Amino acid sequence: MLQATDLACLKGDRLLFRGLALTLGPGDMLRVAGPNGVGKTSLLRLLTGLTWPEAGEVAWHGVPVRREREAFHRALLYLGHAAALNDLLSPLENLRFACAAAGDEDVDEERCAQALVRIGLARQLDLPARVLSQGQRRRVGLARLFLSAHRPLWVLDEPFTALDVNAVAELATTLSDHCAAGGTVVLTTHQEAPFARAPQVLDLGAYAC
Ligand SMILES: Nc1ncnc2c1ncn2[C@@H]1O[C@H](COP(=O)(O)OP(=O)(O)OP(=O)(O)O)[C@@H](O)[C@H]1O
Repeated sequence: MLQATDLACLKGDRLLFRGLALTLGPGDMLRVAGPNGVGKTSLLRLLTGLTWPEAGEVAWHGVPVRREREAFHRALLYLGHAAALNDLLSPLENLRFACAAAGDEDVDEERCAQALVRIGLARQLDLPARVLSQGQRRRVGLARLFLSAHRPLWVLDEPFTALDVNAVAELATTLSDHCAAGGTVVLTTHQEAPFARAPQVLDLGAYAC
């Protein structure tokens, strides 16, 4: 269970939001909504323990993330809004590197290749990432979803950006399936997606300072 209590977020000298609380359990999907610049990415980074709040606390199964950060990160998949690829490496090399960096050493080349094929990159496996389209770059990162069923909490910043209609539908299904299997998803998006069940919505504007 992911719990946030009385969160406040400071960026530079500006308090973006305060008094934010949420509780998410197995099967829950939360969409963080709000206009550009309201603080959605900043909130996701607080929820993942990549940054710390000005006030309040984030806890995973009742344990403050500050206290058990490594255990929390083993339970977490975070995909930021930028694809964060090394342009000199292939999608396969990028994915293997990302899995190894996240501690998924048991994910071998074959599983990475299968994930990339499943996400529609069969013909791009060995191309340098610099020649990929924006949608293909996004897919390389999203391939990690197929290798992360063991991580209950998925936090995804604008995962639908640059995807075509079919890919949006497939991604919505993948996220819905993760929740149906007892996982938890937090995401931001400015577009509608065909989820099996409508996600809960957190309007960050309501907490803006
Ligand atoms: N290091 C920083 N110093 C000052 N301001 C910052 C800093 N980092 C972010 N900001 C500001 O914080 C605000 C929130 O940024 P954030 O990226 O969280 O917004 P967002 O809701 O995700 O926006 P978008 O919908 O455009 O992705 C923005 O106004 C941004 O300019």
